[in-house]
Amino acid sequence: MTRIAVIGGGRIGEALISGLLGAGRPAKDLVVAEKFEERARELTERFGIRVTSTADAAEGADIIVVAVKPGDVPAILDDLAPVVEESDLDQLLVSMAAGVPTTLFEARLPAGTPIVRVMPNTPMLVGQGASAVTAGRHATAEHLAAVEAMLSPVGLVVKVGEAQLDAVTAVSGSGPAYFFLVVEAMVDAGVALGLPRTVATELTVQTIVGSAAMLADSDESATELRAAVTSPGGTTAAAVGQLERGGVRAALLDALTAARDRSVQLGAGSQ
Ligand SMILES: NC(=O)C1=CN([C@@H]2O[C@H](COP(=O)(O)OP(=O)(O)OC[C@H]3O[C@@H](n4cnc5c(N)ncnc54)[C@H](OP(=O)(O)O)[C@@H]3O)[C@@H](O)[C@H]2O)C=CC1
Ligand SMILES: O=C(O)[C@@H]1CCC=N1
Repeated sequence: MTRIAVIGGGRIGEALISGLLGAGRPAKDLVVAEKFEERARELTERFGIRVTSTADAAEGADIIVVAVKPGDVPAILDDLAPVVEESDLDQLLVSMAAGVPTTLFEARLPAGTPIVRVMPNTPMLVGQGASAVTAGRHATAEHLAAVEAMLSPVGLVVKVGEAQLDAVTAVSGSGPAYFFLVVEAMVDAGVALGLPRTVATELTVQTIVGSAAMLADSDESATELRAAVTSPGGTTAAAVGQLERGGVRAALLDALTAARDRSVQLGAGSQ
C-alpha cells in the first residue's frame, strides 16, 4: 500500500486525511507533520494517525503531500531536501499550496525530484472534492497516475496545464466559500422574511444539496435547470431580475479575477 505523509495538518491537510480514511485507506498508511501542538493532539485523537516532525513523517513515505501555507513552503522544502536525497528520488512530492510553482520545488529539492502540483478543495473531507493536477518537469505519466489514484476516491480529478492552476484556484479551490456565503445570505434573508432560523437553514441547505444533485445527475445545463424553475411572470423571475440588477454576474467575475490574481501574487511571494 502507498504510504502518504501529509506535511501541514490544517484545513486542507485534514480534508485530505479525513477523505482518505473515509474512502477506506488504513490509518497506518498515513502520517502527518503538524507543528502546532494542540492541533497535532487533536488530529491523533480524531483520526488515530501518527503525528510527527516533517523529516520523520517524510522518511519512508511514497508520496509526500505539502499542505502548508504558500509562505511556509520554502522552509518545509529545506527540511524535506535531505530526506528526498536519501531516498534516491524514490519519493513523489505533491504540492497543494496555492500559487507556488513547481519550479520552486524543483529549485529547492535534489535535481530530478518528481513534483505534481494539485489544487484541491475542502469537500474532499466528505469524498466530494474537486482537484486539478499538473506535472512538474520530472513527473511522469506514472507519477500523475499515482496522484490520481490517491485523489479519485475523494472526488473529481482533472488534468490541466500549470498556467491554468491560478484560474482553477479561483473556480474550485476557493469555490466552496462562495456557496457558503450564498447560504449565509439566504438564511439571513429567510429570517428577515419571518422564518425561524432553524427552518430557514434546513430549507436553504437542502435546496443547495438538491440543486447540486440535479446539476451533477442531469444532462441539462444550469441555464436549462434555472429556466424550469422560472414560471412566466412568477416569483423566480422577480427574484432573478433583482439579482441581475444587483450585478451578481459582474460581482462573480470580479471575485474570481481577484482570487486568480491573489494566487499569482502568493506564488510570487513564496519565491
Ligand atoms: N483551505 C482550503 O480550502 C485550501 C487550501 N489550499 C492550500 O493548502 C495550504 C494549506 O492551507 P490551509 O490548510 O487552509 O492552511 P492552515 O493554516 O489551516 O494549515 C497549514 C498548517 O500547516 C502547519 N505548518 C506550517 N508550517 C509547518 C511546519 N514547518 N511543520 C508542520 N506543520 C506546519 C500550520 O501550523 P501553524 O498554524 O502553527 O503555522 C497549519 O496548521 C495552503 O498553501 C493553501 O493555499 C489549497 C486548496 C484549498
Ligand atoms: O484561500 C486560499 O488562499 C486557499 C486556496 C484556495 C482555497 N483556500
